[in-house]
Amino acid sequence: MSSLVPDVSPEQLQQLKESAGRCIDEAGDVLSLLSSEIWRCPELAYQEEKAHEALVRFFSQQPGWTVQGHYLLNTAFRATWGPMGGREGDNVVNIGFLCEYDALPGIGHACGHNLIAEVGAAAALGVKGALGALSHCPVRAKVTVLGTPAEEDGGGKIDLIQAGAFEGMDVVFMAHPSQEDVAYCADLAEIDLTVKYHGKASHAAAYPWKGINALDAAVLAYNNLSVLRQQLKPEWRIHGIIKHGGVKPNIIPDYSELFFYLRTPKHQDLPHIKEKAEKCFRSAAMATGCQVNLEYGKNEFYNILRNITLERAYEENGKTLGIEFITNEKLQEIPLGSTDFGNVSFVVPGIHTYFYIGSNALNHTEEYTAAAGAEKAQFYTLRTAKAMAMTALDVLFCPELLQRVRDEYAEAKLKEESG
Ligand SMILES: NCCCC[C@H](NC(=O)CCCN)C(=O)O
Repeated sequence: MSSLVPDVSPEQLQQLKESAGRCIDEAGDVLSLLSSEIWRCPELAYQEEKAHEALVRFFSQQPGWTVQGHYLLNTAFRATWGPMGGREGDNVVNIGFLCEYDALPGIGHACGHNLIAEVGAAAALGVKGALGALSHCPVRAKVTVLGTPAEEDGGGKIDLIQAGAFEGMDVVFMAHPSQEDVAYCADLAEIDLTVKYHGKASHAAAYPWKGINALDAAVLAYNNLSVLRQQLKPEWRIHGIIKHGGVKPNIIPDYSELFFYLRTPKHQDLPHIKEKAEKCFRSAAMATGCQVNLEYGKNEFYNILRNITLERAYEENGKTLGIEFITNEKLQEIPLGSTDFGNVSFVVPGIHTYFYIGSNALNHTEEYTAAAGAEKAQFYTLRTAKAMAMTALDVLFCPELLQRVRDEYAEAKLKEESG
């Protein structure tokens, strides 16, 4: 164990961790109600008004929190407690917990973001409850809960980074529902791409030769990308849909639209996959005589800048709660998708862990939606929150640990950004 702040023994820190766990258990019912309220009303990215209202109400009803609704974004919020404790002139250590709460079209909370909101809120209550019960908190601590909308589409965390929401935070935590407990997975950098082809309508039977077929362009592009895949590195991803392909069989389509995600292990590789994909889209336009417009999403999602120091501390705490982590580095290198937490990890040291919720269903399926709303998920969600709260207390009471987290972050960021 790293050396602790003066006048705090390892036993006292352990007692604080147990106190945080009790506070989380005591709030179990209201946390479950919060989660199910969000789960019952799935809302899409940037439209999470009911979830925003539920979370703002939740923290407004908890003593000691300063709550800001519509914080920098219409459906973002911030709830802060502190700074409290310490001695005059002590540096504040600001711990951030992130809540996601956007759902997916047609299948609701199939990624369990209602549980992400719950686990973040629970961990924050645990840390605040443990520190608030002290007659004098020996560290100058602050807890910040940040409601970060639109992870599935657009990247609300990126908007919040640009608006300064993460300034002053020392370490951030969040946890994402999955099929197993793991402290890190190699989430991919990602960019959205919308492609629009414009052709010329004509009667498809009477005089098709007078038309310029935008659906042909879409199909050619889709096939170009399908053969390109063989030449992509195994972790790279290009996948998408044809959103519009025509209106009637007897009208040569004069418009088609495709929506694609391009993904690479590192943010620095995105330009390369974009270049390859663009050739596939533009050549289809050339072959059919269509005009083509390529529109990239407003935010590029970054890969996660991992912090092994923080991951290990989290794993140590989780194991005391019975969490069995997948620690095989190989398993942790399996790409799982993308998250705007990646962008956060390049401005604040943090961890985006994954946790089992009592089901082997796969994310983005109707089965996972059911699992995320099931009572069975509560035990695992609160257990994860306790592990996060315990790790936050380690960071607060072990200056040496916090320094190692900061040193690793600075070194990893320098290495990543220097290519
Ligand atoms: N710009 C679109 C981003 C899609 C993000 C989406 N995220 C998830 O499914 C959560 C994965 C957490 N690692 C994705 O398709 O990856």
